[in-house]
Amino acid sequence: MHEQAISHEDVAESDLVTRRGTFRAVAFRADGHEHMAMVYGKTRMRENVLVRVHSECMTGDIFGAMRCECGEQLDAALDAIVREGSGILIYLRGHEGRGIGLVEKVRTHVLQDEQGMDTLDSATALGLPVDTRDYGPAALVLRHLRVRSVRLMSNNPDKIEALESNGIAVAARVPLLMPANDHNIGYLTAKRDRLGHDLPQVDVFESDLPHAVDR
Ligand SMILES: Nc1nc2c(ncn2[C@@H]2O[C@H](COP(=O)(O)OP(=O)(O)OP(=O)(O)O)[C@@H](O)[C@H]2O)c(=O)[nH]1
Repeated sequence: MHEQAISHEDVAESDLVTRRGTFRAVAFRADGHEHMAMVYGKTRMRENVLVRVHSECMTGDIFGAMRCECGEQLDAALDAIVREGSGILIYLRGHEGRGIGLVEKVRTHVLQDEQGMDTLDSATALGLPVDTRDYGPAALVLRHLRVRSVRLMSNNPDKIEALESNGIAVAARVPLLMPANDHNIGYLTAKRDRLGHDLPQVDVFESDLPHAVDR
């Protein structure tokens, strides 16, 4: 039986005006972390709600690091939700570095930069697990928000399985593909070839894309 509700003491919500528009910011505690669901438009009791379950990545999300595509995915997901007129972005803490934390993630960067290791081998070389993320808090807040089914923006088939095993109906997967560049190509290739992410565009470089045309 899946936990049905977040207790009153562990949740608070307010309107939050952002550069993209006004969201309902639902902050909640689960699994020892404080997370956020950013809700846009009407999603309650709806089917096929456009949802992004985003794993915390301080380097990419806040500082715009180019070695991963996390920050670009965060922006693209929020843009897609606003374009659609409704949807939810769930920002999960405790997921930093696929669960190993910020300090260890930065240690893996050293091995990647100096020894050419990928994100998996650099974690394993440090005696760390490759992925310990738990998606239970995302399922919990989706139930709290009374969402009936989701269209999940992700390229990671394991994420769909994890949500479904936590009792969330995933009606469809929506690809969230970012163009490759010299900095993130190793990261994206490892996701495609070793983690089984659906990333057909890894060979498409940003520099190959046509430039935006004036309207
Ligand atoms: N261990 C490790 N984790 C990293 C590194 N760079 C980014 N991450 C973390 O990777 C996580 C994102 O996971 P990904 O495997 O990129 O993507 P995903 O969330 O599983 O799949 P999508 O839904 O398609 O984005 C974030 O928590 C980042 O902090 C790195 O160099 N090493």
